[in-house]
Amino acid sequence: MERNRESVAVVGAGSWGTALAMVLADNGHDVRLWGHNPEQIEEINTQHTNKKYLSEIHLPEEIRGYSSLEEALPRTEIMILAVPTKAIREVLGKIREIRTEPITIVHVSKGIEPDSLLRISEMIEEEMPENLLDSVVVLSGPSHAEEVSLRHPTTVTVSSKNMKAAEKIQDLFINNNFRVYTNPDIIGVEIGGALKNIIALAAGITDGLGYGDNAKAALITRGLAEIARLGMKMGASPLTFSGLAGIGDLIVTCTSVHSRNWRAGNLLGKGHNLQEVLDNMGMVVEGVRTTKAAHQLAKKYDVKMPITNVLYDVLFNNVNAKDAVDLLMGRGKTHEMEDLANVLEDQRGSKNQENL
Ligand SMILES: NC(=O)C1=CN([C@@H]2O[C@H](COP(=O)(O)OP(=O)(O)OC[C@H]3O[C@@H](n4cnc5c(N)ncnc54)[C@H](OP(=O)(O)O)[C@@H]3O)[C@@H](O)[C@H]2O)C=CC1
Ligand SMILES: O=C(CO)COP(=O)(O)O
Repeated sequence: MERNRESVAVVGAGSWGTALAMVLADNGHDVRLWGHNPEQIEEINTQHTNKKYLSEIHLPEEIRGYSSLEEALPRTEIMILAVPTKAIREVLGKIREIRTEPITIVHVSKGIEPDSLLRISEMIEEEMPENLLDSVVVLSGPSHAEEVSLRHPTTVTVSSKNMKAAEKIQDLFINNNFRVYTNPDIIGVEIGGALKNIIALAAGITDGLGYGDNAKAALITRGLAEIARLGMKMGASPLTFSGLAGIGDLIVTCTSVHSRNWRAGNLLGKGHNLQEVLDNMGMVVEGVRTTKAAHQLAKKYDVKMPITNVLYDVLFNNVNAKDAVDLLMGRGKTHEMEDLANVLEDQRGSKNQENL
């Protein structure tokens, strides 16, 4: 495929930033990978490895590492923002001080900010003045860095309020190993990507407790139902949840040993406490903070989110994991397609009115 060579700054040299830098380098772009740890950047530039995050991988030598944002950011119109949700405001604060020209920010993080309850694109719009922000694009979907860095087939989706910008990012990344779709529903793409981590933590817990595939299938299916219920109240299209950023990412995160959220849940299910688990993970487990945010969102939008709510109690209120499963299973009976049942009930109601 013919493509323009772009200069791209990848901000965040963890697993995902590094894997995406590899895709961009494979596509012939000028890639500057920024990280805040000078020793790690030295390793990237001299050994062409990032052993802490992608232990087996030799990086393309064209990727240049930078520990100074002042050096990484000039003469680039596109920045990939690949730090954990918790670090986004701090990193954007630094970029705001340095940058003088507008830039397109492609965020690849999967979270929602507790308390403000903002999606990441909204946090970016809040942090970056209009004169420094060209467009915000989100890239999301079922995509573990470990497999992307091995160039195994992967599909993702990009979305933006400005679909021309999303299409530009599709062209920037797409290749025969990394297939990029577009989706105009930025709310759904961000909500699906963030909330699947909650369900993956829960799936890890049931696996850790020794329950089987029935429990996991139940979590994936009923998890999708509550993600979609909240997402639609927030303005997302229901169709997005049957796509890559919805069911696609939910499947990969609930079933893959690469998932940090699943692994953290698995340890919790085996009886370890949360702090111990997070201290030993060495990588970000976004689902913990997102559970807090989703618990708040469920209240704000008055949406039933039973899995999120019991997980919240396991994480933050010392409820035992097995008791949490018993609580979920012992709830009052309900209709599987509750929203559909309500619509049909309303329709029947208005028919009866007509017949009066
Ligand atoms: N890994 C994956 O497969 C995928 C991850 N994502 C998402 O991408 C985002 C990033 O995750 P991922 O790369 O996996 O996380 P990692 O834990 O692998 O790496 C996080 C990186 O961010 C750096 N970082 C943390 N805090 C700061 C800060 N305050 N300032 C600057 N840099 C900081 C870390 O530095 P240090 O080493 O010093 O801690 C590290 O380089 C998450 O939202 C995740 O959900 C999305 C799709 C796939
Ligand atoms: O988002 C991911 C895969 O699509 C990565 O999930 P984890 O953060 O659980 O590893």
